[in-house]
Amino acid sequence: MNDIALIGLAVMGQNLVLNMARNGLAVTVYNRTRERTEAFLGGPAKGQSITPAWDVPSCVAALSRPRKIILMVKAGTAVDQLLDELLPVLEPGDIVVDGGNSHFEDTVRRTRRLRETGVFFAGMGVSGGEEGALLGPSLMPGGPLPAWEQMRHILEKIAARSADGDPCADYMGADGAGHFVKMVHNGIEYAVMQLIAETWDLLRRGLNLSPGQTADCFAAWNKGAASSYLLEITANILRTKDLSGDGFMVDAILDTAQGKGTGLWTSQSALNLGVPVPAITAAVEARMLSMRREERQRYAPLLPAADVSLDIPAPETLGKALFLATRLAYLQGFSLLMAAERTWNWGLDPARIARVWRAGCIIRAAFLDDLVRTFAPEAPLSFIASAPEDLADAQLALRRVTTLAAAAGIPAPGLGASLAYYDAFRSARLPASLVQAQRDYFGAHGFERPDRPGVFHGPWKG
Ligand SMILES: NC(=O)C1=CN([C@@H]2O[C@H](COP(=O)(O)OP(=O)(O)OC[C@H]3O[C@@H](n4cnc5c(N)ncnc54)[C@H](OP(=O)(O)O)[C@@H]3O)[C@@H](O)[C@H]2O)C=CC1
Ligand SMILES: O=C(CO)[C@H](O)[C@H](O)COP(=O)(O)O
Repeated sequence: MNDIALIGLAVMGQNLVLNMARNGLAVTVYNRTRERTEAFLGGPAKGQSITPAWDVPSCVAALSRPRKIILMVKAGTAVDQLLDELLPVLEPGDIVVDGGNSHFEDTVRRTRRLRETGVFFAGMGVSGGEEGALLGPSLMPGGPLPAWEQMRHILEKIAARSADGDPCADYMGADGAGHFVKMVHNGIEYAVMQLIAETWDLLRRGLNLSPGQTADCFAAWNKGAASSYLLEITANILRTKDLSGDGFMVDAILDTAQGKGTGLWTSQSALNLGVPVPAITAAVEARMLSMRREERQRYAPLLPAADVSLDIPAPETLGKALFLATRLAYLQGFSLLMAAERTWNWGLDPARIARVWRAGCIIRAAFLDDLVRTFAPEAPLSFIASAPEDLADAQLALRRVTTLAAAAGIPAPGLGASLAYYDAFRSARLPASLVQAQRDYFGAHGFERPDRPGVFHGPWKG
């Protein structure tokens, strides 16, 4: 009898299976399209303790009890279809883990559906891409606690390890917690990728640096507290030559950034919960604008340009601005996680989440160690304000960069949104008083006063 089954042998599934086999687990694999299983067995899986199944019932029959099955399939109806096939052959106590990027509301629905059958359903965030899945991903399981208790020894074995040796796999909380955490992870991922892309644009278009010089900047910034996986891969990407031409790979790629939905869901959830995540939303919208390539091409020569030419700040200033904006993006993500906890009481714990993000995942970054120590749910901004001297310098850098980007006509929506977020928190008084007055003027909505309790109306029309 095998220890575990994995269903869905695309990039993530195959690599997770190889990871499990390397860690001594006997794995049964199944994929809807038979050819994919055959190619896997004849290729990367050759000679490993991996057994194929050619339909769902025989996949389940190959497992010891309680049966443990991980789904790594396309998010959406594929998960429901597989559950329809699995449920007739599963027994109470068996565990189905959905490791795909499912929407957390689907996970809540599926968890409820399976609760009635006695089969445990656990939504689990998986991050790390192809390499992470193979060598050690970051794992964010949620759902019923008994499922985590049964799966823990396996998940900890295959997960990445932080520098201090902790496995980057931990229980995130009940119901949809695992997939909510992964969704916010991806929202932060969107924001940081966009911030990096904008900074690259300023280096390239603003400072006229060569691709190699821009790579050197990202490599130089990828040091100490500011170091991160996304900075590391950016430097590598920018150095990569286009094998089919003379130039660099990045210049041979169409400038339209696609997405599979998790960034958009993060913004939508944040709006629903009333939490501002402007850097994440700016990143989602920047991808949308990038997709309107035809219009951009058409209007580029027609729309008037900036009439001032100010010098773009030196790379050192850009690096400081990028680091502050990056930390503000994480802060927005953690604020959203805390709002979700206040709403659903899943048991989300910011320190535990930051701990599983320290290695294996796409948004791993050195400052997460600091975040684990300093993040206080009741005072989230203290994480940003924990080093006031650095902050004084960094906010000036972000201010200079966004001002000069605007003056030069180079769009920097993520950097700008991050600065506005920061400035909103340092504004003891915002112009919202005028918005309240307007609401009261046209709709008699009332307003409060700082000097006395109660709800008031203006004498607007008198
Ligand atoms: N790629 C990445 O970097 C990451 C992906 N994820 C998530 O992990 C999951 C797997 O991702 P990835 O490996 O990229 O693969 P894909 O998202 O491209 O999904 C392909 C897999 O889903 C299966 N599938 C699709 N529809 C059905 C269906 N109706 N019934 C049964 N199986 C179906 C496919 O089977 P078939 O061969 O028959 O078509 C194939 O095995 C996704 O949810 C993804 O969002 C999570 C983290 C990172
Ligand atoms: O989950 C992931 C990384 O963490 C996947 O790579 C996901 O597909 C990334 O999102 P998108 O495709 O929308 O850019």
